Amino acid sequence: MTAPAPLIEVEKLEAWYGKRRILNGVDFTVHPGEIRVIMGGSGSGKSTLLRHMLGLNRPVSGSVRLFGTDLATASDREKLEVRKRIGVSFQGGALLTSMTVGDNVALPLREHTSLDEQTIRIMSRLKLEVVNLGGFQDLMPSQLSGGMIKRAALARAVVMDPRLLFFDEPSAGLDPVVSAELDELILRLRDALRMTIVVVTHELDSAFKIADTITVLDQGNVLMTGTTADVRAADNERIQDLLNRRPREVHVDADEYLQRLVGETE
Ligand SMILES: Nc1ncnc2c1ncn2[C@@H]1O[C@H](COP(=O)(O)OP(=O)(O)OP(=O)(O)O)[C@@H](O)[C@H]1O
Repeated sequence: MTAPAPLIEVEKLEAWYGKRRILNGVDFTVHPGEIRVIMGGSGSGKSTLLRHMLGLNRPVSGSVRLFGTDLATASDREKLEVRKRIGVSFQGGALLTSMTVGDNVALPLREHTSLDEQTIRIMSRLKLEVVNLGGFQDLMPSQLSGGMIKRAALARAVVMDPRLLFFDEPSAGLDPVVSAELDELILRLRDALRMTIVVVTHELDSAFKIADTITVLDQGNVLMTGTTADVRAADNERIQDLLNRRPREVHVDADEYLQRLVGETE
């Protein structure tokens, strides 16, 4: 039997912000059905890699293919087809505050399908139930707790039944109990909806709980990709530093820092 085609293929990806190289030729492949965690310290390049996979940033060199489609050379129509097959849950939840929870979840269906209103309502309520928010459709986002906002955003991200779900820092800003509940939910989504899930996180406990495989990023380099057991046993000082929460020595170049500061305020 031949192995199923990968859903994500990133090859030799380089990313630069100005004169700084942020990703140094990253290779990254995700197969159907797995939960892949991208783990790494602050500034290691996790969000930059994610932005390239979502087509929000264009590679300076190297390539990103989702479902076999190279995002840099795809037509608008091909890109739209890819977008319909992915769901994204961003760090802040990003619900629209002027809409009810139900309307937020229904948004992708209203934008991308011509389904009738009743079907849209049923589908969005079903997804709210999947994330344990059944019956909350008429509330406004301001009436939800931090954990509930994350779950509602997750319901919106999966309302189109994407094959591939990206989840950016699920635990950010949540207390440990709510964060653990969200981890359970991610596992349930994979099993119930048969999704492939890519999670970006720097939370070690969460990473090891949900991951099938982990890619460890450090200073724009992939240090390794492997199972949780492989990563735990890794004979690599940087990985062990990360796992044991040992800080790296940071050398700040004062000139470069000042230049960036001035650049950012211009
Ligand atoms: N828009 C930008 N312009 C310039 N530099 C940037 C920009 N975005 C990120 N960087 C820099 O690129 C490097 C990698 O950032 P990135 O956000 O990808 O890391 P990260 O691993 O997601 O970090 P964190 O966990 O803190 O979010 C950092 O040094 C950051 O300061």
